Amino acid sequence: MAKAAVMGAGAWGTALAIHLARCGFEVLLWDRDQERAAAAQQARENEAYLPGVPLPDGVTVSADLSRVAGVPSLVLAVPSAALREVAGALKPYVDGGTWAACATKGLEEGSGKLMHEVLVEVLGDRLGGWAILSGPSFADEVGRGLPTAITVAQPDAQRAEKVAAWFRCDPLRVYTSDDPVGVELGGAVKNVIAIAAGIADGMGLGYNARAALITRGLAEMSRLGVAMGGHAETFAGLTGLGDLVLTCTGPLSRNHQLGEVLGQGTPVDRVSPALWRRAEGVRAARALHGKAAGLGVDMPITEQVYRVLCEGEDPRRAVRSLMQRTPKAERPLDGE
Ligand SMILES: NC(=O)c1ccc[n+]([C@@H]2O[C@H](COP(=O)([O-])OP(=O)(O)OC[C@H]3O[C@@H](n4cnc5c(N)ncnc54)[C@H](O)[C@@H]3O)[C@@H](O)[C@H]2O)c1
Ligand SMILES: O=P(O)(O)OC[C@H](O)CO
Repeated sequence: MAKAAVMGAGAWGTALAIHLARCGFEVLLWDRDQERAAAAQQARENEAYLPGVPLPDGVTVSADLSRVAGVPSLVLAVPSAALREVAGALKPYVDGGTWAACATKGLEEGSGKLMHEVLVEVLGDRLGGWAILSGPSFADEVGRGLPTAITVAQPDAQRAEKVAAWFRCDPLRVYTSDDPVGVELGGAVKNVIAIAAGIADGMGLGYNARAALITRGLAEMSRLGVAMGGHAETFAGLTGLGDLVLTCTGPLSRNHQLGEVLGQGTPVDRVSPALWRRAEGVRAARALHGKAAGLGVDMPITEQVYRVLCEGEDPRRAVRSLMQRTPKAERPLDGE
């Protein structure tokens, strides 16, 4: 039986482990926490992160990193803040026979690097190959076996196909892309726009405002993505528009949930630490703030989310600032 290891036993890692077991893999699900790993292994359920979804027989949960040695298919599903550390810890256990799929959505704070750039920097010379996995996919729905379409991205089509094939069984439909920059950037920016949409919903601003945020969010995502070398058309796909629609409208989104409590008037320092930690958009807003400024790209929604999260801006003033910007012609994919 083919073997796979999933690094990170949060909601997404657990759902992907369950899915890979469905596809016929014998899966090691690595949790950094020994006690939690033992509890999930015993209960056959990850009660902490994906409650109510049973772990199939093909999944073993363990905190023993050395068990990754010799496993050819690796999936990284830790938060963006942990990717460099976890990739570094994997060094002794991977070799040219190991291929890695990175399912983390975000940018590295400080460096502003994309996740595949971090992965390649830390493990690139050891791995046989890598790819990015992204798209509109709530862990709970994938875990429960609901139909989902995702994208696996790698500049080389054959390599993308090799990794995509791991995940190709019901209920996932897996597309490939040769644009990892565009695919990843979409997954990072949508988290920030989902916070904005949550804020608008929390303030009761209505469906018109939400549609405007999705559309103008797509415009700023595309502007930055193209400036970083991504392909404009990628942002109209699953990992751009698709994931924006999901997270800006779906109450399961942690980023949307965070925005909603802020929009309802909860001050930033009163937000539940778990929600703050689990919303990748917080780290992405900080990273994108610097990145957009460095590249001279205008990202007004991202900028206002950054101000609300990091500078204590009142969401009502943030909305006013966006509405009072100088009127201009609408050029959705490359203009203002
Ligand atoms: N949850 C989803 O629906 C979903 C879907 C697609 C992509 N993603 C992305 O997957 C990534 C993980 O999200 P999640 O939802 O699984 O998060 P989560 O909050 O549910 O779980 C995070 C997991 O990472 C572990 N972790 C945290 N810091 C760590 C460290 N330093 N070393 C090792 N492990 C560490 C935690 O113990 C936990 O098991 C994020 O980038 C997220 O955007 C999530
Ligand atoms: O819960 P969120 O906001 O992290 O979103 C989860 C996934 O990224 C949706 O595709």
